[in-house]
Amino acid sequence: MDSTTPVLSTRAVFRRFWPLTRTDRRWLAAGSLLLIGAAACDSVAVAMFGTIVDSSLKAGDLAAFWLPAGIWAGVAVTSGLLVFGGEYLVARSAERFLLRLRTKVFGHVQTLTPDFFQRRRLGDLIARLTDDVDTVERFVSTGLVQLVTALFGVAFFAGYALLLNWQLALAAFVVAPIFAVITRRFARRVNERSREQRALNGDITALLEENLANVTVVQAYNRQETEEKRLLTAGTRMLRANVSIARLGACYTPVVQITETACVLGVIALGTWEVAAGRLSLGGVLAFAAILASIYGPLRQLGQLRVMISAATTGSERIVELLDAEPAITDSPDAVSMHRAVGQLSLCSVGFTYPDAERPTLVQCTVDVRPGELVAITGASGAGKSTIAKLLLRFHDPDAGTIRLDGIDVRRLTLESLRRNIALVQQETLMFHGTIRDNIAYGRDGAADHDVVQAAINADAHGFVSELPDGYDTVIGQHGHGLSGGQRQRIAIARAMVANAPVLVLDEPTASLDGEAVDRLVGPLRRLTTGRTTIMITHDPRLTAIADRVLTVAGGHVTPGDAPVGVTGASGPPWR
Ligand SMILES: Nc1ncnc2c1ncn2[C@@H]1O[C@H](COP(=O)(O)OP(=O)(O)OP(=O)(O)O)[C@@H](O)[C@H]1O
Repeated sequence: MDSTTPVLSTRAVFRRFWPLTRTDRRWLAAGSLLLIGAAACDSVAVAMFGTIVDSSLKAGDLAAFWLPAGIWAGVAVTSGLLVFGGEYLVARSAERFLLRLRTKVFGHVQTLTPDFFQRRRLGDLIARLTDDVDTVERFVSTGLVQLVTALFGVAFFAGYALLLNWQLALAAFVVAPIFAVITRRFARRVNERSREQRALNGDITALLEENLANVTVVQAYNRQETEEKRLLTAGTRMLRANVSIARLGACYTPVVQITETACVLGVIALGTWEVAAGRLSLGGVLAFAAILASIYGPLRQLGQLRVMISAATTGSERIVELLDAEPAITDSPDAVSMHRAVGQLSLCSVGFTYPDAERPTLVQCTVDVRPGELVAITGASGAGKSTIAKLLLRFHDPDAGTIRLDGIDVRRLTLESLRRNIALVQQETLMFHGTIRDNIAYGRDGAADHDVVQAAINADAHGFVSELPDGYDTVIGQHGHGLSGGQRQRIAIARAMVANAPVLVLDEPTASLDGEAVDRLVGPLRRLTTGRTTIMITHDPRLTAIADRVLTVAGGHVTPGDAPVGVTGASGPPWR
């Protein structure tokens, strides 16, 4: 994914994300106005300083001090209030933008099929949703406001400098193009390093995610040191990229300061000449010096902003790439929502080849399942059984033939209504961090407590759940910590019962369980499948025994009968 990361211009990134600021634009504008007001107050303060020098200090006249001093104090307080209001509004808008952006990216990611995630490292996707989203926020809202206020700051002070003495002002402005050239050079180099840094950040998050998810394998095979070395290698590359960026930053500041000092000295020399020629007062030259200090600040800020934006663009590119990933399956424009299916399921001459595969997985598969019928599907490993399940749920669409639910092509149904009508129980029981109650209730939005308990009773889970100290409120981790494989599977069955879908797809629900655990699952599975159309992928004779019909997948075809199941493993089925 990284090798193909597009290089986007600042303008393109900005155009892409600016629409997301829509509801906050007036607050951003209000915040910017307040900050611009604060910059205006600061230039009035500098003017008052010049007035005090000329009319009070130089003349030794205390009476002339009070008015400009009062104005100065007044504008200082006003400026403070404006800065408070402005920064608050900008920060609030920026955070709201960040929330909206993250929700948008996450919402989009959720539309992508499971295949998308299987081909990518989860950690890298997480880094894009967290750190890279932050860089876009820095770029679009904060960056923009800083740009506006720095520009106005420069404009106010420049205007006042021109009023005071235009020759001196023009001399002072020579620094601006020099700053621009220096900044451009630095920004380009920071951009290159930042691109590498963002990619490495994704790598490190992915490495950590993989390691923590596979901690059992790591420890069982004594690979802790290898893992540490992998992290150290990636960390060292990250360190080099970070140090390189820090070195550029550390170099930028003194280069700018030296340029600034040279300009200030030049301007003071010119100012002294102007005072000597009687064209400028002492107060004027002192005010000018104060202006220079104030004008170079925003000018330097503009330069730093250019460098910061350059770095942020690289994070934005990674978000744009994610947003540009097209969902493989979407609702067709004329999709209809199915209320509750009766459960008539049919595959008619279905053919399917995985996008990167050389050979088809399914060829001309035809299956008819009556409402309420339990059909077991067996076949060798790699024969294509799970592929049938994926096609039923529309994680992929067939290349040939049609799949119908109650006689309607599933491609004509909304994805939401199709998946609401089909409940899935997989081999690996996926849990969320939360209570057992939450995990069972996940099957249906708004499931009530009594639904959860009833489902648990039917799934033969109520007994062991009630014996836990916290019962249904027991918190289980993402991997169902504290529960046995069989118990986790019974929770998954309870979840499918809560879903109360008319169609069930069970993909090897007992594959990872021992004989006794499978025996305990037969009863709950019977109760779950009663009255529901069920496709049960299994190798287990104890499960095929409860099926109304057994089909076998072989050579890409589905044929009736319980053929002997061999694990073809590396060799694959004979037609491959
Ligand atoms: N996302 C994918 N991209 C490419 N090929 C895939 C993909 N998923 C599965 N396959 C291939 O398609 C074939 C069928 O896979 P499938 O998972 O349907 O087999 P299965 O019969 O369920 O096997 P098992 O019993 O081992 O789970 C296999 O050869 C597999 O390598």
